[in-house]
Amino acid sequence: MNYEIPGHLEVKKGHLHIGGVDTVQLAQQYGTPLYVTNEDRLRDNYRRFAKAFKGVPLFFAAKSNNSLVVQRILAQEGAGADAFSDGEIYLARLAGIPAQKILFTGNSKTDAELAYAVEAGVMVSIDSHDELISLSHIAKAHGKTMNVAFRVNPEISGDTHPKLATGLKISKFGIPRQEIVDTYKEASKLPGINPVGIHCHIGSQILEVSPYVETVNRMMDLVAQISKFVDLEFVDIGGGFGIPYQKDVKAPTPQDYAKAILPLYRKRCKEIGISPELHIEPGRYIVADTTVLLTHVNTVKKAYSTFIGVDAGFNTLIRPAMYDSYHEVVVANKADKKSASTYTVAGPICESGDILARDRKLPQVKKDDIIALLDAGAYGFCMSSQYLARPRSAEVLIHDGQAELIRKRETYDDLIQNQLIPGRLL
Ligand SMILES: Cc1ncc(COP(=O)(O)O)c(C=O)c1O
Ligand SMILES: N[C@@H](CCCC[NH3+])C(=O)O
Repeated sequence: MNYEIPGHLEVKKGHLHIGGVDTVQLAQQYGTPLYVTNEDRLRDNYRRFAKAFKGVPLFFAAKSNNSLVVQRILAQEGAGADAFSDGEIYLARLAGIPAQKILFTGNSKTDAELAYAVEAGVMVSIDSHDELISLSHIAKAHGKTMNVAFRVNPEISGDTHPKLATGLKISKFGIPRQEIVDTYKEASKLPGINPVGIHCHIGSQILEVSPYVETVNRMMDLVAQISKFVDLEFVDIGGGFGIPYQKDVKAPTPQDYAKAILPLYRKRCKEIGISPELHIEPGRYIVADTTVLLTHVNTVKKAYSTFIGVDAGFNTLIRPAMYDSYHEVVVANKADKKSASTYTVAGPICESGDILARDRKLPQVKKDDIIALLDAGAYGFCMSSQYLARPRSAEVLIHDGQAELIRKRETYDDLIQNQLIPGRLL
């Protein structure tokens, strides 16, 4: 295996280890499929990012991993949160992230969600004119004034999967940039609304710095106009910082992003004569490589391809099926063995699209081997489902060479927990 990161992923005695713990033993002890997260790597990732962007508040994109424990650790590190729903606000606060460090960023928010945000005292990034009017009414009714930003559609395309681009002209997110100045003018006269920020997010898994340079420039052009009548306290340019899922892919480091963004941002602020804080919202970069997904080999079958049938499918990790995403595959109990054949890793879901990895060169794989899918910490468990009546997997956390269960494996009870049978059918 050539993905060793000392102290994080290593091969010892032929087995893949994470945070010093043998993944094969973890699979035996906790069963599979199993998400395994290394706390040290999580803290390192956060610190590396925070150091590169020194002084810039990080709003962790909670959608990428809403495990309470992960968010608790990030809260200890000083993170705020980008929460996209009332549920994400609830979890972030429960994890100890203070309300004033949470930005509620959802599009198509319900009035009930807005009322929840008002009661919680979080900041809101407003995504539409209708939302502005609703929030004004709701805040006024609660006798509160809300600190808000507006999400702008900056019309910028990063080079990413079309489903991951969020700042294109055709995108559903944000207010068209041509309307944004008038929106601030209107907002500054509305009761219950205190415009303090401006927000955008151009997309996810972006592996270049140039789209961020374009974003800063485009946002600051708007900021220059808005600052004539509103005192902006922050400019939030979102997240989207990519990671190298394939190790030969070149990915910018946090320093590369910071070097491209920070001096430009400061220069543009100076020209305008203002000094709002810069905010960023990394998700994937912080959590993706902290976690491996362990899955058990049920069958190896020679057909058109040689299919490895495993117990995790797109119910467990949807990224390959949904975005053709690449996750590195390691045979955890043969991690020191040379590649022997080409295999396709298939899940146990009744759909042809349920393929986790296609045409990979691996050591000879046999029934009962353990496969590890790397970089599964972002948009992994949080996008999993009970499709095909398969209970969701368990999660463990590695710290100090020890494993702790942080999410119990679901059981049949979880499949029926909220189902009700009318008495006449009993
Ligand atoms: C508003 C907002 N901020 C931040 C992010 C985080 O993105 P990523 O996980 O790619 O850093 C997202 C998701 O794309 C988002 O919708
Ligand atoms: N779910 C996507 C990222 C979406 C980011 C949210 N807008 C992924 O797995 O890569």
